[in-house]
Amino acid sequence: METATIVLFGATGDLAKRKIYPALYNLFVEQKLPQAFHIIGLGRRSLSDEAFQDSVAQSVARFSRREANDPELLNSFLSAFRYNVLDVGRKEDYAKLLQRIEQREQELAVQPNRMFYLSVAPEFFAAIAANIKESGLGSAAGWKRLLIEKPFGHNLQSARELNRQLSEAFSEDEIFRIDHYLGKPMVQKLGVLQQNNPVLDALWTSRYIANVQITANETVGVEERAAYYDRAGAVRDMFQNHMLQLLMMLAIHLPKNGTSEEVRLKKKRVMEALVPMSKHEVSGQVIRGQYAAGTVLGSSVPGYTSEPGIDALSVNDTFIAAKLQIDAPFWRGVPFYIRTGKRMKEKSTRIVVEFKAPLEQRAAAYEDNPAPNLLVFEMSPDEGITLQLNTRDPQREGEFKPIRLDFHSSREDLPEAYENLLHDAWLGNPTFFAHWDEVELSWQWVEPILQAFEENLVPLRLYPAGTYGPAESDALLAQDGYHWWFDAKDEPEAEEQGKPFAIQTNR
Ligand SMILES: NC(=O)C1=CN([C@@H]2O[C@H](COP(=O)(O)OP(=O)(O)OC[C@H]3O[C@@H](n4cnc5c(N)ncnc54)[C@H](OP(=O)(O)O)[C@@H]3O)[C@@H](O)[C@H]2O)C=CC1
Ligand SMILES: O=C1O[C@H](COP(=O)(O)O)[C@@H](O)[C@H](O)[C@H]1O
Repeated sequence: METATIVLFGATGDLAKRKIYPALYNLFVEQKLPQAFHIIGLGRRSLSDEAFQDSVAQSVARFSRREANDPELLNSFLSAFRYNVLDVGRKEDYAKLLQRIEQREQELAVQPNRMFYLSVAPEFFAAIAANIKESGLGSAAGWKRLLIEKPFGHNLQSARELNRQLSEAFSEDEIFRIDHYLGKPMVQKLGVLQQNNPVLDALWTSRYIANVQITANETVGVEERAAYYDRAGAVRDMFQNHMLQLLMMLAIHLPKNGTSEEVRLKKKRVMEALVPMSKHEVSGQVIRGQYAAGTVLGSSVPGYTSEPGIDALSVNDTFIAAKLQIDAPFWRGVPFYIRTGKRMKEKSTRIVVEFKAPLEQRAAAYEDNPAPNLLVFEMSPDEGITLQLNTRDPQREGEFKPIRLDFHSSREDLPEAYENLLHDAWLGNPTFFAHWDEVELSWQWVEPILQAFEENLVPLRLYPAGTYGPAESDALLAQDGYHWWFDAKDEPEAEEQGKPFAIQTNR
């Protein structure tokens, strides 16, 4: 593995503390970082290297999935950290940074490879990229890469402008756009599962699949991010990026051992085939919701417009559900239903693939119809795969009984998304980063929704916190004869009532 300097803008920020340092620590423990790994953290506030190392140690102690119980190992990890004051708009700070980096590269006798990680507010992205170029930070003899956090633009126009600005300093293959959903272990396994299981590969078509449901429900509300979230809404915060990425990852068909270029090309094709809507069609296919006061996990919580920092008259969306169609041979006629919301009943990120019922005729010999076969990919909070099949119910003559084949992994054994992403970026593997084509096509597809919301062409449906969102989201599927599926573990009352499936309708 090649050595490189990580130059971390926003080293004192929330993301660095909660995600980046714990991820680096776990990679270090697993010896997935180069021997002479080193990092220079940047921010406006003045900090000594020692104080910076202390704060990194605290963040590891607080947020790492692995306990830092070996002091020698921890100290060896911390010794890689240095801190420099830098204000993104002050050019002389970049010149000083260049000196510091070159000095470290000489001390450690390492190659001048540099990975610039922008973990700062998005309004700084373009200026930093330009200053990296102008100061010569990015023109060393080694490689340079830019890791960039979301949000990538606020709409299609601003995303294009940002990309144009970044492209003046970095080429597309040097830009690694982070979408942390692409780092989730189960998301990374979707392609592997399909390619290495002929049984899945053969079924991955509209001939057998009735519909696909992609859900990312959260129990948290707006938290301390009112200023950002009230401008973004669920559509920008989750839908345009994470949810469409999940759709692409599920819908691609890949040859075995497909390269990252093939993965990205196939994802692009999925986005190109996504049937567009006009802003006037949005209300027929998209549900826009906002949480009202309610009870989440046993605690009363305020409605969105009573949250600190949120305008009492805000019509921002905290929930969105949509029906999408892919106009391509494998998927023509298969609806993809997507929903994501805050202050929902439970935290769960899952994809349910519902199969058609080709056995109907044979089942007619029995008194009831078998439940559809379901393939469920769980991404969060636990990771797992469930296949629901039907068998005869030995207790009830002539009836079917669904059984489940389950595989679940313990969360502690799984890498965090940021571990996977940082490791891939280090190896220069772009497979699980968003290519500009995907980002641009996603914004393009979402643009009519943004317009329809802005012009209030779609009614805002209030839903009580602690539920599955507005009833209209159920109606979206009901009109096609389907319903959302959920896991009975989230609905203990369903199990008490002796309902036989692990996966059932939620209403
Ligand atoms: N936090 C999260 O969970 C997530 C965050 N993100 C994205 O990650 C990025 C960082 O977010 P987050 O860590 O929450 O933000 P924070 O506000 O917590 O941190 C911002 C960082 O930027 C630094 N900073 C602010 N102004 C300047 C400046 N003028 N010059 C140099 N440094 C500056 C701050 O350091 P100092 O004050 O010392 O200057 C601080 O280190 C954002 O783009 C966000 O959208 C994405 C997904 C999740
Ligand atoms: O990017 C974001 O994701 C989180 C949800 O991520 P998860 O990994 O916990 O599912 C969301 O809370 C946040 O609003 C959004 O910006």
